Amino acid sequence: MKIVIAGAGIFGTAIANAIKKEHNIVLYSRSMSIVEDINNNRRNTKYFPNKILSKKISASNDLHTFEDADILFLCVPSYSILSLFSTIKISKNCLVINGAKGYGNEKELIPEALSHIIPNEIISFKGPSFATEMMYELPTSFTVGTQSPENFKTVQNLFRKGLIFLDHSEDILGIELVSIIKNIYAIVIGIVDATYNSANVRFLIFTKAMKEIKMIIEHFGHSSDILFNYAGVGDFGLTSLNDLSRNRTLGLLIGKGFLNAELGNSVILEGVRSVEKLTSILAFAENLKTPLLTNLNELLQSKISNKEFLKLILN
Ligand SMILES: NC(=O)C1=CN([C@@H]2O[C@H](COP(=O)(O)OP(=O)(O)OC[C@H]3O[C@@H](n4cnc5c(N)ncnc54)[C@H](OP(=O)(O)O)[C@@H]3O)[C@@H](O)[C@H]2O)C=CC1
Ligand SMILES: O=C(CO)COP(=O)(O)O
Repeated sequence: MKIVIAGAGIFGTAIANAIKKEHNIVLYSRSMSIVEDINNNRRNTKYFPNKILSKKISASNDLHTFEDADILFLCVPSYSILSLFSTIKISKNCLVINGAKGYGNEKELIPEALSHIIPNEIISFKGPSFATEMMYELPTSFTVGTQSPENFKTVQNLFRKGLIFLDHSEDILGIELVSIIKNIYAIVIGIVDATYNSANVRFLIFTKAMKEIKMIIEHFGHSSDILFNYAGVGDFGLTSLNDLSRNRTLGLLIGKGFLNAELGNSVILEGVRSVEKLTSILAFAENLKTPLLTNLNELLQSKISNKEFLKLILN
């Protein structure tokens, strides 16, 4: 079985490390220096300077490597997935497993956006899963979103020799959506924590955030039961309450007054882009009040100050 992982960043490398025991894995990277580092030195120095990688993990920057993949993990930022698929071909039997947490295009989730290009079911794979902790082989959980019990079994088999625990949902789009929304509200909690550093205020806003998340999920026709999958409360809690999260850290920086900090084109932009997109998708949704989301969007566009933002979300 050929397993290809698109993206040799922290998540792609951690996934490769988690399934290496039984399988050979090809990590696709657009950067030749990373490919050479992995193949020649058994290291991915840019992302894990202190880790030696297994011989079972090789790297490639050849776009043809996708063509005979049986399993393809998507571990590149969400906004790069469509352009990646415009340059590669995959088999119609290839199992595509999406780990990216963001929209596929302006309005559509990644499985929706990819459905215009490929017929394959896109399996959603989202967890409360800091890649750095996975790399140090700490027990980690994921939700597998698939409508096919067979595909769920295949994913279970991939991870059966490690410390990865899986639950299952048939609601692929719901799991995709919740993985986007949790990043947005993690930014909000970061801002609140940077300002107040108070357990009372944190969980006042955390509770409001949970209510908004539930309303948004239901607005799009999903059952809020998915919040009790690992990808739900688990990933929202992990991302919003732990400083390892880039989205929470962005919120902390904003709260400390660094809103104009240079973000470059990094994966951190994923959460910010999601705020803009979800706000515009919901712009005409009547009877749906999402003050945390809409005021965060105003704040990110510098239309209101931190002080005004906090006043508005506390009310
Ligand atoms: N970090 C985590 O704990 C988790 C992350 N995720 C999700 O996984 C995705 C990747 O995140 P993560 O690994 O953390 O991010 P990183 O920034 O560590 O890695 C991103 C990887 O994607 C590559 N990449 C970036 N832009 C492009 C592009 N335009 N075309 C092709 N390749 C590109 C990078 O290549 P290069 O090195 O050349 O820049 C790098 O290999 C995100 O959607 C994230 O939300 C999911 C679960 C956990
Ligand atoms: O999604 C993540 C872990 O589940 C990582 O979150 P950040 O992108 O905020 O670091």
